Formats: sequence, structure tokens, C-alpha cells
Amino acid sequence: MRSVDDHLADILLTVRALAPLEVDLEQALGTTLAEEVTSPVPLPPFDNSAMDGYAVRAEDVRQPPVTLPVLGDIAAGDDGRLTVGPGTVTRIMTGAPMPEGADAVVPVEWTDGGTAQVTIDRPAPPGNAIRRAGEDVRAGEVVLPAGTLIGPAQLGILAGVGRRRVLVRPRPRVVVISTGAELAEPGTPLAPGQIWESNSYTLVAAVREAGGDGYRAGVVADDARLFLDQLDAQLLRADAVITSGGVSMGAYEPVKEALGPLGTVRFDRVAMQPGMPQGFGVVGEDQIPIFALPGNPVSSFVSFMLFVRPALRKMRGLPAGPAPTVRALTASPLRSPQGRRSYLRAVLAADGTVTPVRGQGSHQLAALAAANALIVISEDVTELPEGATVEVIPL
Ligand SMILES: Nc1nc2c(c(=O)[nH]1)N[C@H]1C(S)=C(S)[C@@H](COP(=O)(O)OP(=O)(O)OC[C@H]3O[C@@H](n4cnc5c(N)ncnc54)[C@H](O)[C@@H]3O)O[C@H]1N2
Ligand code: MOO
Ligand SMILES: [Mg+2]
Repeated sequence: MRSVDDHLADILLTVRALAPLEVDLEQALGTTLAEEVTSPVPLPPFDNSAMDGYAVRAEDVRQPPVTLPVLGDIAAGDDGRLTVGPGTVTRIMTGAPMPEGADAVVPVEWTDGGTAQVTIDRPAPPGNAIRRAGEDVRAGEVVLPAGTLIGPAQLGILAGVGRRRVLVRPRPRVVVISTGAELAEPGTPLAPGQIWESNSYTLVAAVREAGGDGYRAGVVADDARLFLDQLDAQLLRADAVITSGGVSMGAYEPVKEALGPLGTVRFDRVAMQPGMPQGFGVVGEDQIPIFALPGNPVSSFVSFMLFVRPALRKMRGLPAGPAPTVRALTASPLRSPQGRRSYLRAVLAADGTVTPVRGQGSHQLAALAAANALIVISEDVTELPEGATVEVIPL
């Protein structure tokens, strides 16, 4: 059997970061910057008021109370053409440009709020409540380096430096094909021998959470020819393909039968529980990575977390490696098969203890849905006492 680490290493050697693409800001969430972004102007672009109040000369308000004439109003968006001469003030609003001659802002709370003239009760030192040009970003300064993952705040600063389009590594487009003659679409009645198809829903959602765009390509019955036709049709829009089912030792294993002879996809037994049968390789002229995951619902999900998620990170141009873990203490004794690394579905509590959920079979999807973590137990460990320290993959 092949180790989990060797299988992942092979996958990460094969998959490549997607080519950069220019996208509109509205398509950039969850993508990775493929250029260094600088600001063409200082931010703020001009000195402006941090408060609603009065733009003053600090020396005029040094000995309050003082009553001074108000020359006019400066609102945010005004061009700030008023000039404050000795013994005069303007009203000014937050974000409005500072007028010539003024060197401080008195918040309205320190005044009687007058409009023709104003009485100021407190002194304001020079620079009070003024936001200086360039104090957030200098002109030409790098605001985001290449390789930055674009989240809400990063989108904000891209817009804030005036960008409309940006060069990114896009979200990988991942097609999910389920196989199995027993699979019925949710929402349709079950015929004898059938179950409702669930893996494609799990996997498309997992792709989305992992920063890709997942597409369901429906269900293919257990027929290698039909499977290859569907795969061909889907490759056009795919940066990667995930299949579920049809990779084990049975008589009807369409994925293995179809992909095995190509010579570019290898099928292995990986020393893990669940998820032992695994296929990985490339297909089509463009050498699109394909993950042939086992059909058991828990097996396909765990395989996704261990192998596909890191691969998607690499495709996105992000650092990629094994699923991150945290440490926890076992709340009960645990058992694990010899020679396979196991991933027990479990509940990780706020106190740092972790308890396996009831139902550790690879088909027990309800138990997976009740879990929020996977306890990792290494190949050579078969038993652990209560209170042992274990590595846990949060879900
Ligand atoms: N003789 C052996 N039999 C099996 C072995 C083995 O080593 N020797 N391995 C077992 C293990 S472990 C796994 S995992 C499964 C993998 O099976 P396949 O990848 O071939 O998947 P299928 O046979 O198509 O289905 C397995 C199981 O999962 C259900 N399934 C499949 N697809 C879906 C879906 N989209 N939604 C919901 N459920 C799905 C399917 O009905 C089967 O019950 O093989 C074992 N057998
Ligand atoms: O390896 Mo299979 O995934 O146990 O069910
Ligand atoms: Mg099978």
C-alpha cells in the first residue's frame, strides 16, 4: 500500500498554479493576486477633516471661549476653495478637504454649533482632527504583494487605490462526476435498490469552500464508455475533475476501467481509513488533473480534505501542504487499524477534548454530518488511552 504522504506528494508535484487572468473586481473574491499592486496616488489624496466641526487656525482658539465668524461650509466632496484668514473659521464635515490657512479642526461638540458665528469652548492644538495626505499609503507604495489571497478587505484596498481590473490566479473550475447505477437524484422517488445521490453535493460544496467553482456534471451509470463521453464533454470547462465511485475491486468499476488503460491515471490502495482506493492522474490534451475518489460518502469527503483541497491551493497559487491540524486530548479510549492512518469523525469541544462520533463506517454520512473534526491516528498506533494527545483536522 502507498502512504498518504506519498500520494499527496505525487499530486502536488503534478498540479500547477493556474495561469494569471485579468478579472473585474467583482470576480476577484477568493482569487490570488498575480501582480504587485501599488497606489497611483497618496491615500488620503489630500489633508481632510476627521470630524464634523470647524476648520480653524489653532492660534485663534488658544484662549477659549472665543466667538468667530463662520465663512461658509465645506462638505465632503467640495473642492475646499475657501481660505481661512486670521480670526475666521469655516464649518467642515468629516472627509472634507481642509481649507487653506486652517491648521486644526474643532469638533462641533466643543462649540455652540453656530452657523453665522460660532463660540468655541476648548482649544485645539495644531493638526487636531486632521487626516494627512499619504498617512495610509504613499504614492507608489505597494499595498498588496503578488500572492495575496483576495478577501473582503483586500478587495476594498484594490478599489481604494482606484483599480477596476486586476491580474489574478482564478478560482479553479472543478467538475464533479458521480458514477453508480444505484444513484437517484434527490427530489425523485427511490426505485428498489436505489439510494439518493449525495457525493456530488458534498464535493461541489467542498470545492466552493476551498476557493474553487464546483459544477455538478450529474450521474453516470456504471458504464466506462458513457463515463468517458461525459468526461470528454466536461473537460472543456474544467481546470480539474473529481469523480466519485467506481475505483475499487468490483465487477462494475467504470472509472477504473475507463481511466486505467489511458496510462496517465494511476490507481492505488492508499494506507488510510477511510478512503483506501484512490486514483489520480491527468487526462486530455491539456493534462487536466483528475481525482478519482472512492464512492463511499465519507471516503470521498475525507479524500477531498486530504488530497484535493491542498491541490486546489496549489492551483490557486497559494502555499500547499498536508491538511492543517490542531492538538486535542482524547475524551475516551480509541482504536485504529494497524497499517492504515485513520481519520476518525469526531467532535472537537471548546475545552480542547475530542470525542469520536458514533458510526465510523465509510457509508455513515449522518455521523460525518455530526462531526466537526477528524482525529488523525498514525499507521502504527492501534490503541490510545483516554487523555492522549492527538492531532485533529478541524472541518
Ligand atoms: N472486495 C473489495 N471490496 C471493496 C474494497 C476492497 O478493497 N475490496 N474496498 C472498499 C472500500 S474501502 C471502498 S471506499 C469502496 C470504494 O468503492 P468504489 O469507489 O468502487 O465506489 P462504488 O462501488 O461505486 O460505491 C461504493 C459505495 O458508495 C456508494 N456511493 C457511490 N457513489 C455515491 C454517491 N454519489 N452518492 C452516495 N453514495 C454513493 C455506493 O452506493 C456504494 O455503497 O469499495 C469497498 N469495496
Ligand atoms: O477505504 Mo473505504 O474508504 O474504508 O470505505
Ligand atoms: Mg465499487
